[in-house]
Amino acid sequence: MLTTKELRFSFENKIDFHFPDLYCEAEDTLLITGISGKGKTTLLHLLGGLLRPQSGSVFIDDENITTLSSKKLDEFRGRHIGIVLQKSYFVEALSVLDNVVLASWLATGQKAVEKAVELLQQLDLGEQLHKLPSRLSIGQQQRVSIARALINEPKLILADEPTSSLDDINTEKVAFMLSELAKKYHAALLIVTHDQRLKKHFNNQINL
Ligand SMILES: Nc1ncnc2c1ncn2[C@@H]1O[C@H](COP(=O)(O)OP(=O)(O)OP(=O)(O)O)[C@@H](O)[C@H]1O
Repeated sequence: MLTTKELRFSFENKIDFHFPDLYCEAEDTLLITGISGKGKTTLLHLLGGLLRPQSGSVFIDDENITTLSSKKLDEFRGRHIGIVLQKSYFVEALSVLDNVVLASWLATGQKAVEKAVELLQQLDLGEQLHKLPSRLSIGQQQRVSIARALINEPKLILADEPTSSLDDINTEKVAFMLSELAKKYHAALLIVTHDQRLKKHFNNQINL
């Protein structure tokens, strides 16, 4: 499903990252750990096509996303990659529900309202649908970004520190929900984190 080979990246030729080759099957989870500054977020951005590598490949099924034009890459990302970033960027004037629906409309031209409601309910946000995101707690906002990342049933889910600001109980919940939803949608799930609490949940781990 996800396969990378010989991935290299450098910021203005200052720091040279040479990442280990990765492999993650559909319905599996791969945990990428490493101390601060090791390049976890950089790697996640390369896998999501938000950055382009200096060399190497990122295959999602049979598509090497590093060779796609910017336009094709944007389309591919919108349709097949769900990204939960460290900070949630919402359209502040839109409700929680409309933020999630917007992601479906941008990717497919269809408004997947029923599915958005179902996902948000699954993530314990049924009472929050019509609120503005800014009215939600950080933990609730993180769950809204998970719903938004999953609305298009992506092949690959990328999550950057999804539990960094959560207490132990919510960390357990989010870890469980992410892996259950990845299984439900037959997606590969890749989490980058320095949160030691996640290590006991996932067998496949790579330390940068
Ligand atoms: N846009 C940028 N320009 C130049 N250097 C950058 C840029 N973004 C990140 N870096 C540097 O690249 C290195 C890796 O950053 P990255 O955010 O990928 O690390 P990380 O492992 O995710 O860290 P953390 O756990 O603290 O989030 C750091 O030294 C950082 O300062």
